[in-house]
Amino acid sequence: MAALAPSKPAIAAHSQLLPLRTPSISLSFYPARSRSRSIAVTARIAEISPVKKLSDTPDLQIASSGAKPTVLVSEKLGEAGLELLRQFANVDCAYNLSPEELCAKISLCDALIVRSGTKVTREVFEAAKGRLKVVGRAGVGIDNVDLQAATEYGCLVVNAPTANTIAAAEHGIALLTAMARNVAQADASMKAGKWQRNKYVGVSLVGKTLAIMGFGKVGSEVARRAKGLGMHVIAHDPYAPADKARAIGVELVSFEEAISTSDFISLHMPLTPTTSKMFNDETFGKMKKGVRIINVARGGVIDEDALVRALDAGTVAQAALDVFTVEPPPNDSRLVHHENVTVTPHLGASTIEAQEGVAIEIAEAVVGALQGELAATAVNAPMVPAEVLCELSPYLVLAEKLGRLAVQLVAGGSGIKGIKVVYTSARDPDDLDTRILRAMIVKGIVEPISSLFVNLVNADYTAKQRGLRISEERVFHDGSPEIPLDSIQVHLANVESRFAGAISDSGDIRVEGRVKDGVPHLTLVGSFGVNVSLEGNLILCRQVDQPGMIGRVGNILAEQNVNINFMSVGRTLVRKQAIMAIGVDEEPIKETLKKIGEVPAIEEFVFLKL
Ligand SMILES: NC(=O)c1ccc[n+]([C@@H]2O[C@H](COP(=O)([O-])OP(=O)(O)OC[C@H]3O[C@@H](n4cnc5c(N)ncnc54)[C@H](O)[C@@H]3O)[C@@H](O)[C@H]2O)c1
Ligand SMILES: O=C(O)[C@H](O)COP(=O)(O)O
Repeated sequence: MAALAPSKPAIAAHSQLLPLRTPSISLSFYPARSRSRSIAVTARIAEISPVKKLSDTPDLQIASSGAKPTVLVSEKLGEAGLELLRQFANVDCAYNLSPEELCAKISLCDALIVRSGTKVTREVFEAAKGRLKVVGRAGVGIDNVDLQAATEYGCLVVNAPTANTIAAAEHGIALLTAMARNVAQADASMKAGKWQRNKYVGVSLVGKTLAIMGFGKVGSEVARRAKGLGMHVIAHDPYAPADKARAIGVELVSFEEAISTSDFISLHMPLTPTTSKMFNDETFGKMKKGVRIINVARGGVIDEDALVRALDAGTVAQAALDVFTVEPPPNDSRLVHHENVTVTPHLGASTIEAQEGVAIEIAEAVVGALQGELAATAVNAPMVPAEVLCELSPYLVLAEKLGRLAVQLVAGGSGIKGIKVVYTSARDPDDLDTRILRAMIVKGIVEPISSLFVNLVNADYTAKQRGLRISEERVFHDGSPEIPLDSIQVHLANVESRFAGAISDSGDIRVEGRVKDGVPHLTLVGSFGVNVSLEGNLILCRQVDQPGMIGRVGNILAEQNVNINFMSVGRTLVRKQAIMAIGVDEEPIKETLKKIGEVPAIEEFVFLKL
């Protein structure tokens, strides 16, 4: 079995993952309105940022009010994972819940951990009433979770994709060898008092061709092991890199070639609309007569009635199945009772080692997600590498605040449709991942005007639902590519503004910002350059450019004890028009704002909450 040497035991691979939790790069999934608006859904740098930490910014605090979150574990999970969860959360282990019981409990839970036996349907997300933030799948296959519904409800789904790979591969090999030598049937026969040496003559594996369908983590590990048994291994996988297969001596072939030339076919693809029932009457008909099939992937990839027909006809000599379309299958299942079929009750991942690894892997991911970290195993959010999140963190705050500012400048009844975002950067477009920036702009725009909670999971979906068309434009900036962005501009097209000074030459509401010393700044409103840090609240005044204006407005604010934290004046032409941007810590009362509006040189003003 020399071919096995390079593979890592699942638990060892897992333990290498543990230190990755620090530094924590974060993305909170707490609905802003379930606690306070300041529990924002955004990225955060906990420890390593050379710039201001987002978690230091009160408006972006992620940690909850101190109450422990509740995690519902609906299927048996390894003790090590439960221990880890208990350090952070109240853990409710409730197994064998009916769909109704699950729906009744879920609105009291912040996270749900399942294996393959719990169906996490749209009804579950609906019943959660916005509280459920994370679904953790303690394993690989997420076909039992309604991902579309999870995304619509802004609920992150994470899985544990690596810790049971070896267990599943070993089970595939166990089924292959047991089937070839009739181990299960012979065992049952002996226990029934028989001694049937002639009946259970098997077939040899050495020199036989094995087709691996789906050359991913499990498939490739099965391939290694089968080569160690002296089999000739080929594989079909439309998405697998040929060099990965070549490296372990496996040739990637077409679907037709794989199924028509093999003595054994082992299935290792996910269940998707494309792979559903891909083994059916037609495909069985193309197989070599007497082929043997192993399935440790998902029952649904086989049309089980067609398999029974193929077994009866002898087209398929034997099948070894760990997974079924309906689990558990009906008691009278012809497939299960077929004498040429070997079955196990979905045991692929069920080794002590794999279950411990999976439990820790999923507990880590769920705790991390509840703490606001972006899980590396998120399945319904874009994968943003930790280092990218780290360097973009202050720009994420900037993006959200620009969105928030822009939407507050819209006059009531305008209806926002077109949003243009212009990124000015010295980076090659491929080196700047703007998905998360775009999500933050959507969050900034949508949250102040709706009851929705927006995060990286549902930002694009939310924008689409609200009919927002977002276009992104890149402008090359002749600066250092070390700095990811020079500026971000948010344009809202075809809208009226409650502050005419915010309208650019092209007729859009336009705001622009930059990050200076790690702090987001507003640098342009309409056509007026300003320079004000985006913290607290902002008053924008458009006035005739003349001496004494700063003092007059400052005095009015001082009368109400409103503290100015920043002030900047931008002009188009000297002694013509200017915009005064004033950052204030407190929200001025109506009378104070009215007095500002009554200063004769002030043509318009607006108060904006950041
Ligand atoms: N029986 C068990 O207990 C058990 C344990 C672990 C995994 N699994 C199942 O095994 C399967 C594989 O898991 P994995 O961890 O290797 O996943 P993986 O994502 O690493 O590999 C799946 C592979 O299938 C390929 N694929 C997708 N569509 C295909 C198609 N139409 N034809 C051929 N290949 C296709 C993908 O390109 C990928 O390489 C999944 O269905 C998973 O749920 C079962
Ligand atoms: O997809 C998986 O990880 C396996 O099918 C294991 O499922 P289980 O966790 O229900 O054993």
